[in-house]
Amino acid sequence: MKTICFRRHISFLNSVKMEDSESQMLSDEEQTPEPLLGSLDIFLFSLIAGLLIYWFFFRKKPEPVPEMKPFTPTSFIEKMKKTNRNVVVFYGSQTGTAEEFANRLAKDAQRYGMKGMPTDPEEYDMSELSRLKEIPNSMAVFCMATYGEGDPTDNAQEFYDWMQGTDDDLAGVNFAVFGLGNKTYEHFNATGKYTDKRLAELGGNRVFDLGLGDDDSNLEEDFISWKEQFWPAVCEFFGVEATGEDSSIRQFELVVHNDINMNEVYTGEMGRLKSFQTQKPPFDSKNPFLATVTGNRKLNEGGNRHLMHIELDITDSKIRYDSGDHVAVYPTNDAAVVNRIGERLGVDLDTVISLKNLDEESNKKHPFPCPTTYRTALTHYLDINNTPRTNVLFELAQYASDPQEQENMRKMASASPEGKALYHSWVLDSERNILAILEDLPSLNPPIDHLCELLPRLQARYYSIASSSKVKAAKESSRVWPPTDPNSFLLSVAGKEVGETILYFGCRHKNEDFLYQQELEEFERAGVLTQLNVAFSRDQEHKIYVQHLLKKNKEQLWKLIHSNNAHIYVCGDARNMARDVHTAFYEIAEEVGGLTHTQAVDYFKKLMTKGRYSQDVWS
Ligand SMILES: Cc1cc2nc3c(=O)[nH]c(=O)nc-3n(C[C@H](O)[C@H](O)[C@H](O)COP(=O)(O)O)c2cc1C
Repeated sequence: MKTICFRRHISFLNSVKMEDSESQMLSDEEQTPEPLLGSLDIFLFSLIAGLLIYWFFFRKKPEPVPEMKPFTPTSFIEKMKKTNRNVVVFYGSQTGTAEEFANRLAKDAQRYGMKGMPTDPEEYDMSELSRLKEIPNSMAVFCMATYGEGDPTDNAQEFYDWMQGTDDDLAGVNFAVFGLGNKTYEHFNATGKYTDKRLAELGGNRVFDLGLGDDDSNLEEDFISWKEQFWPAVCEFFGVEATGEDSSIRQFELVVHNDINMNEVYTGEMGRLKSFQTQKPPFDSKNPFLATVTGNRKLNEGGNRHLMHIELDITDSKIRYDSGDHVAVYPTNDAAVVNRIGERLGVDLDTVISLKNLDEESNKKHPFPCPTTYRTALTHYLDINNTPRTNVLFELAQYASDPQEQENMRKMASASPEGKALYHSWVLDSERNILAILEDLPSLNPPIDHLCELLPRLQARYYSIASSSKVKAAKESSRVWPPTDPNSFLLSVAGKEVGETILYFGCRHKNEDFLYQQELEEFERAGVLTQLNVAFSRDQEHKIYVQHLLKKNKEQLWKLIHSNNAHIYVCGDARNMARDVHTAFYEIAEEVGGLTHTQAVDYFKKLMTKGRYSQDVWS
């Protein structure tokens, strides 16, 4: 957790996750000598080192972008009519959870005699929403995650923009919204809330109340509790009844390829076959760049955390990035765990298979790239390490021959208090992954293809990039590159005109997790940092956090902020640090600036609007 305070200038990056109330602050005002930049050209992020490391970026597309076909959104209304669907479930999802929930809701619809269609809003013309009423007994459900400063996900951005700008009449359009968020963020579930409010404002008919899932607590539980009430409300609204509650419906059918050319079999690629053998730009999430790890060192000295400094070689990739952009790391699962799943289920993991969507009209032909082997699927495409969600337990329960085991699995998938408690203790608290569940429920023998259909996709891990290629370019041409995105924190000191730069850095123990101690101290010596203030929260009896140091230097800080136009960057833990630092600034404004509390709140709100108080926080 860091607070950076700076003016007109850039520094280096950082996105190392810490858990204590710690922060850094950077400020610059005066001219300082030529900074030490060599060691600033680094990438810094905490990460799981995988065998394969690939790249892609959220915000900035690599350049140049050749061979891009213009994308024409298609009509989801026509598709629904053609395929006889009446429930469309849109998802705004970055890392797959909202998409998974949308799939589950679409599948659930069959239990109520309806036909669902999980849908990516980016692929369709959302301005057709008002036409939904052309389909009898129809409904649009939205599973919307929130990111950034209350922003929609990338795939929901266009839909969001459309909602903001449209005055379409949605009378007769039935809808419901489930938001996915995290309470530790300031703008809790902002996108879900906005979608729900806006669709109603436009005249849409809310079939059921907005659901607010909290990833800080138990998102799965929030979802099944909402769902448990949502479907009865839908039944009442449309006058339908639930049918075949317990039946499990397969979405994909198994095809075994006994005689296939192995050159046509996916071996872990995300999109194009053989994309790792013949790497071709542009690189993105479907066509990741295979980067060589050129630097890898542990940053913390002790404690049970493992914070790494990693450098990746992207020469020849044509990838451009800026500090604050993200790098995605595609992990691979442990071969030993994959083997144990194969042994436990008694299958040959090298069988070449495809899982084919039974719904031929679906855009999603396979749950992961096919044809492939079970081994590749379990190694590269499926999440076998996290605790399975309740729908996986529910669907697998049919394969438990012991009635008690079967009953417990179904119970855990229900929204009953005992069921929730059992899921909590037996799955979540005990951190049972799918292998542990199979090993601890001896009567459970699911076919591996059904298991592969049910497990969620293995997600790339995103890390903020610490360096900036623009900073490097600016340095080479002796220009000072201004921060293009104030949300990317700990920006780099890039050129000659560096003002006063104050850094507040907090961690638990000086000897354990004072990350980049050497570099930071060197920056202070060289004048890159005018001041380095550190708080080691647990090195003394009474905990000291960065906010205490801020308060200690309140006169200096108020002068910088109020008279010298300083910028404040807060980076790190969202749950405690960001809030405590914010409160410390209010107190400084009150105590030194003589503002009332309300005035102080307004004052910092204005600074935020002007981009002079930015946060990059996470939990
Ligand atoms: C970098 C980051 C930023 C986030 N920002 C917010 C936020 O501003 N408000 C919020 O309610 N939740 C926020 N979340 C929580 C996500 O919305 C939540 O984890 C959600 O389940 C993700 O859904 P997805 O997997 O479909 O992308 C954030 C999560 C991450 C990782």
